[in-house]
Amino acid sequence: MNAWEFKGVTKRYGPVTALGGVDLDVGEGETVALLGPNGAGKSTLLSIGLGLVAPGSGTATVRGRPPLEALRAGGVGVLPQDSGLLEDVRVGELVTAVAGMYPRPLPPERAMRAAGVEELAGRRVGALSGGQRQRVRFALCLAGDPTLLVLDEPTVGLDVEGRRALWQEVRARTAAGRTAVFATHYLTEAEEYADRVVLLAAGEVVADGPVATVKALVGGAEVRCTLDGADPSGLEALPGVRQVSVEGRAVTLRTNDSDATLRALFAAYEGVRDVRLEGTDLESAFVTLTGGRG
Ligand SMILES: Nc1ncnc2c1ncn2[C@@H]1O[C@H](COP(=O)(O)OP(=O)(O)OP(=O)(O)O)[C@@H](O)[C@H]1O
Repeated sequence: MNAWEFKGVTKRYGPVTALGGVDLDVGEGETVALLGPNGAGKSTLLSIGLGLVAPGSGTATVRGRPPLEALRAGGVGVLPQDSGLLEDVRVGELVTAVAGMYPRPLPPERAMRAAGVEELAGRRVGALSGGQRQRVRFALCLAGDPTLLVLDEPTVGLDVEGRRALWQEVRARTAAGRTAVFATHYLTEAEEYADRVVLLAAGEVVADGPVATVKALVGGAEVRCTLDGADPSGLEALPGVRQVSVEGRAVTLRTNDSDATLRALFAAYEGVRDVRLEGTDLESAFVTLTGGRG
């Protein structure tokens, strides 16, 4: 049974199609990064998957159950974007109270230690900094000892140590067979921590697979060089070349066969200089596959 499942999920807000029919299966133990430009539909998809927003059509389930049921049972831990917190309580009281709402919670000290807020236990929530609040939200997300972690841009506002602690905890949980899905704009986080990336653009899944597969979708490598009076059509005719961009003297060639492209480039253009070869990174894949769509 899948940890999280979306079938034909759509959502419209007036004239805006936030989701145009999303099918997505997240298996137990997977770490999935949800990527996409602003407005692509990431938060909407997560909210529907948590039962917090009703879909226009389609269904979302957590281990085969309605999401809200799983949420109440402590099976899902959520770190939302910009959620409010009770201000007039102490951190330790808040984490203890929330843990007490779940049937099989983590000991509150354990949740606070994992989120790096143990030393803040006696502080009033209202007096915390933005990053400290985010750490408290993470402690609350862990409180029910969830099997599915849903994190919406989890590291926004966190310092280096906060990010390290968060990812360490997420890794420890997924290594123990639990599941994590996170939305992020930091492609390096996707590359480093996810074993699968799902790329959304304009409410549709435009790529889904391991990081290496998504990179491969946009081709092998980029050759960058400087060339006076470059002619795009001549460059396009070079072997392996799939895409050419010329900005003044700066030339970028996207190629499936960098060896053949380089040999032909040197043979055909005497004045070519500053030649650099770069592997496709997730950022290039992102730009190509989303095509600037929001
Ligand atoms: N409550 C709402 N009312 C009206 N429109 C909404 C609402 N929530 C989302 N939308 C619209 O739906 C689309 C998808 O928004 P969503 O917040 O899911 O995108 P996102 O990928 O999470 O964006 P970001 O990266 O900026 O957080 C956007 O066009 C947004 O303006």
